[in-house]
Amino acid sequence: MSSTVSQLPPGKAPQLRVMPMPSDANVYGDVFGGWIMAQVDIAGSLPATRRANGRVATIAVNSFLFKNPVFVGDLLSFYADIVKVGNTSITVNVEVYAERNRLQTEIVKVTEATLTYVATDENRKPRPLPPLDPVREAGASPAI
Ligand SMILES: CC(=O)SCCNC(=O)CCNC(=O)[C@H](O)C(C)(C)COP(=O)(O)OP(=O)(O)OC[C@H]1O[C@@H](n2cnc3c(N)ncnc32)[C@H](O)[C@@H]1OP(=O)(O)O
Repeated sequence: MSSTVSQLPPGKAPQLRVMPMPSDANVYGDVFGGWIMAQVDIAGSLPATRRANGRVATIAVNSFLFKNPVFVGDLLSFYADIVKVGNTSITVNVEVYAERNRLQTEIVKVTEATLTYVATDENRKPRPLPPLDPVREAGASPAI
């Protein structure tokens, strides 16, 4: 199945947009997977931190698929959605799209991952999640 799409996910705001630089490339000149993983972890932590209303730590990378390569100069958009909430944990799905050759509007889904974060207290121990606060959740995801 082709990973090329006609537009970025409609009606959703990316958590993060970033353009990899030559210093983010591997020895072959494409973007280093570890750099992408770091950005995915940051993007996923944003809705998790909001839901936890405070500090979180990444406990697990449940899945990670590098479906297409990322090139220096791609404009990457990271979409992150909470898919599961437990007592202390929040699981987030992150999808990454690359806008290549931006004048030609070629958009490719490059990466998909699922990560689990745990809300932690000041002693770095798990902390029960607070009740869902619709105002906080809505305020951080502006309508587009
Ligand atoms: C800010 C950063 O991201 S730093 C990046 C690196 N991450 C870290 O350094 C974190 C290191 N890990 C830790 O400090 C600890 O493991 C903690 C504080 C995150 C969790 O403490 P633990 O005692 O291991 O957690 P505990 O066993 O109580 O489980 C906590 C939650 O994680 C879930 N969990 C545990 N293992 C897994 C796993 N392999 N996959 C998914 N979820 C898991 C549990 O089900 C539980 O969720 P729930 O409360 O919603 O039911």
